[in-house]
Amino acid sequence: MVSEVVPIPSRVESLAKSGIQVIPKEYVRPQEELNGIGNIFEDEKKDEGPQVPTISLKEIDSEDKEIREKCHQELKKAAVEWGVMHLVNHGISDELIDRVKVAGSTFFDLPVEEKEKYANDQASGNVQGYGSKLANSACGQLEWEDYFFHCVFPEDKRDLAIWPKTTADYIPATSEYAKQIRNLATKIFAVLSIGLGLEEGRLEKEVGGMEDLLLQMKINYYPKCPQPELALGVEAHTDVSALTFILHNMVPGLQLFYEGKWVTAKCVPNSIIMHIGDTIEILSNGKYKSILHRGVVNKEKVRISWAIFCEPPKEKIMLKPLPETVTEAEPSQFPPRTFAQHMAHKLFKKDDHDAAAEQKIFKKDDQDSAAVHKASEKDDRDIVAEHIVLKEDKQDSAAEQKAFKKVDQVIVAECKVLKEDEQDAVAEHKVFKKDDQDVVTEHKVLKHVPVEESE
Ligand SMILES: O=C(O)CCC(=O)C(=O)O
Ligand SMILES: [Fe+2]
Repeated sequence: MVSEVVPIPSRVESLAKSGIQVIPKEYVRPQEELNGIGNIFEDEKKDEGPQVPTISLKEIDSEDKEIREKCHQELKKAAVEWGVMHLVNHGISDELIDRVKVAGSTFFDLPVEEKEKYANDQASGNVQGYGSKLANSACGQLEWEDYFFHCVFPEDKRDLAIWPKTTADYIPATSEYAKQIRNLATKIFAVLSIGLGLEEGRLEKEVGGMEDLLLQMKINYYPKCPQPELALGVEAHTDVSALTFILHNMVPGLQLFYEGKWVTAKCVPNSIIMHIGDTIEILSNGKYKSILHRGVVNKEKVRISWAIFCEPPKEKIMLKPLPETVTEAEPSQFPPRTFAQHMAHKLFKKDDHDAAAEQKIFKKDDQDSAAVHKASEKDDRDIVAEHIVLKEDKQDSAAEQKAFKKVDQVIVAECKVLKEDEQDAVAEHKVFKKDDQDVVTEHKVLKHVPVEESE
């Protein structure tokens, strides 16, 4: 019998629709990542334990100082304690949000072959468009999702040519939504700035302002999964952004790692989920949290989420704790890095197999908290390593300096020798001269004597 090698379809949707009951091994996550995954519909109903806070923005601009400050205080508390929240009364109309969801869903309703016309090309750096996570040669772990990714703000940085043309409303609805999210981001940055005792425009300025803060939309499409207890739609991560705003189709799936346990986010009607990303965590010196989260999948329903990542420019800004957030008691927790360097650093850490192997050693019960502990320990080690390199660099330059000094001394010594040689030569010369004179004198004497003798 000839066994045929069946290639894995590159789109998760095709795989899901092929009728398989067992998912390919590339989608099976390691045991330690599967802790806390059960039935997401049941998890979403549970009311015990900590819950993601819901923050109303109704009074964010209130004329009444006391009412306004109460709203600010609640938002700040959620950013400090959780770094993620359901925003309600956010000022973006339900109608506009529905249009955005219809526009995106209509694209994903197309057959895969039609969507392929929008495929991105990650190998050549075209990250915008329709895509799926590519197998990474180092660990080969895949995620149960396809996505559509594109820049939505500022207007001059968008490429409308690659946006879906499935409905006439895609561009108007998504553009208007992006503009309103951008304005909402300004208000949130203001509240977070005030919460750090800074001027209200400070954080917005620090992340690039209207011109340079980039808004990128990622529509996550999670097909039904025959073995949801073995897969992840999005693996555990923190967002690198400054802020992330997420809509979804009211199918549960988002989980947050809070106080050592995975907490399932409820589906709150008419809300926008907002994450504080790494960028704000760094600028605030860890005061505002960027929470670890993941996307869980299920057997029954397709899940779709619309994330807008608000990101600082890649190279232009050096991200580090703002001086006002650093004191002797609270020293800087983050070394300076550009946004691009920060992303590269995270990728490098993820590829570290030793750390993954080490994680396996931990007891089952303790796994998740141990994993997080390990990760922060690793961060610490990186910082220590960097510190050592700097120290070594300093020692190297000190050694170099010593070597130069030594060379200098040699030169001085040589110079002395040369000078002494010269003096010797002069002395010799004098002797010769003297000798010469003596010879001449002798000669004269000798010459003189015979004459005298002959006389
Ligand atoms: O689908 C979600 O709810 C979360 C997706 C997510 O975390 C991301 O795209 O960064
Ligand atoms: Fe995320």
